Amino acid sequence: MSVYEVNFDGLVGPTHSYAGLSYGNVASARNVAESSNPKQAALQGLAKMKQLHDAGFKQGILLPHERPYIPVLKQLGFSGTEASILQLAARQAPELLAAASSASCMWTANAATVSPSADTHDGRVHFTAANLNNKFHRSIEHPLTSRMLQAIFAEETVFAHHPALPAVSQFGDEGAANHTRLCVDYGQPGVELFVYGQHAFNYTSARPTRYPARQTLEASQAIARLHGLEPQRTVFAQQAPNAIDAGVFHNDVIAVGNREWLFYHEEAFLNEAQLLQELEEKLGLGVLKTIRVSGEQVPLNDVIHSYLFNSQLLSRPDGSMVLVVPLECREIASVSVFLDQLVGDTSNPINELLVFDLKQSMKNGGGPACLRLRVVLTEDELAAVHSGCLLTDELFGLLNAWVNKHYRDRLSFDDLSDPALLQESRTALDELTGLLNLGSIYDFQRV
Ligand SMILES: NCCC[C@H](NC(=O)CCC(=O)O)C(=O)O
Repeated sequence: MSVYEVNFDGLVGPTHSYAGLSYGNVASARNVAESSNPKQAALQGLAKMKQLHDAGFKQGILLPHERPYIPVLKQLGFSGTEASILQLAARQAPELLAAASSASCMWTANAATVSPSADTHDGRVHFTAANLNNKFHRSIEHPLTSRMLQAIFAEETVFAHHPALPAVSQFGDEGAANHTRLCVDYGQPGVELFVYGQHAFNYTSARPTRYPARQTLEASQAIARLHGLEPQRTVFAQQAPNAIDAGVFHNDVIAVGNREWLFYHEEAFLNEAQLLQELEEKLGLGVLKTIRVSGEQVPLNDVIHSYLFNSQLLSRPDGSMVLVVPLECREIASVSVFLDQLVGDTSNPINELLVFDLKQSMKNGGGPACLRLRVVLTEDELAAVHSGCLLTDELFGLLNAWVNKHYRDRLSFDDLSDPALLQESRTALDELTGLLNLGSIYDFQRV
């Protein structure tokens, strides 16, 4: 039976903004308070989905969340009409209004960790929604993410869903951004690699000193247990604390894997040699292939500003691979030179580069890989997915028109307290669930 990697991209929401909410994510800090263009952001994301769909890759969609999220502002003590809640929050706690308004769910690599059925004990595809506990604005995503995943992957005989882990820093979980699967073929059992930033319950272990380590070993281990993964095919590796302190807040900013290939920077892992040895042992002799980039080829700082490794490494049926990178990779000399060499080098399967303008997302620290959740599915499992969330030419046309109709092309902090923005967003999302035939998943649709 054919088995596919389906990429579910997050549709950018109508409140996409630059609020500087992610300490440790240098792009988020650098662009704070700039005005954003939600319409352009959503269209850029859709253009990537469409081009990959046209190139023959399977493409799915996850929906934006309801923002500004009034229930969380109420939970924090703001009361009155929705208009007065927005106004009070803007005046008394602008950082809370900004957090409650963030469109950060667009980075669906952080929505959940997904284990394909070939790897799990019960032969189902397992999903654990990420608690995103390290950042308040992201910690409010998982309830709707869970609901959405359950609506899209509803068939219990083939899909299993686990709620987010306990909401404390010791179980900080950032989802698939710190998870890679290596395998010979998507349909065969693979080795799942979990990369963590700190060992939370071991207070003397290595950890970053400047920026937070968002993912813990304890969280990754819990997910491996929940998904019923075989210890003999599971690897836990620590991210280099220095990389986190330089701004590599998720492992997918410095490494990406696909099939038997691991493409990574030499400064990515704390114990690189040990990791490679374990991967080799668990994958079977001679299976693992690596593309290791040195600091001499591409300095860490250029890695972080180009998002070279936040690329999508996609397999074609003939075994060759395409690397999907953001435009910034062409704007930084060391990276651009490296990429030309990489694509010209016949000792690796990458023979095409697709370059996308994702600047609206990149300015918040989200590249091509951040924008997608990989779900490996057999043909039967794919047939059980809610078809409304799978991209078609027709749906692309509808979504483009929907964005053009509902989204603003300029948004700044002052707009977030405008009750009209809340109404516009709800109108748009209500129409979207209709377009995707998904039923009522939002709080505002359920009251
Ligand atoms: N995988 C990419 C995630 C990027 C995301 N940025 C943000 O949430 C920035 C939002 C802001 O600053 O307005 C994050 O850091 O988790």
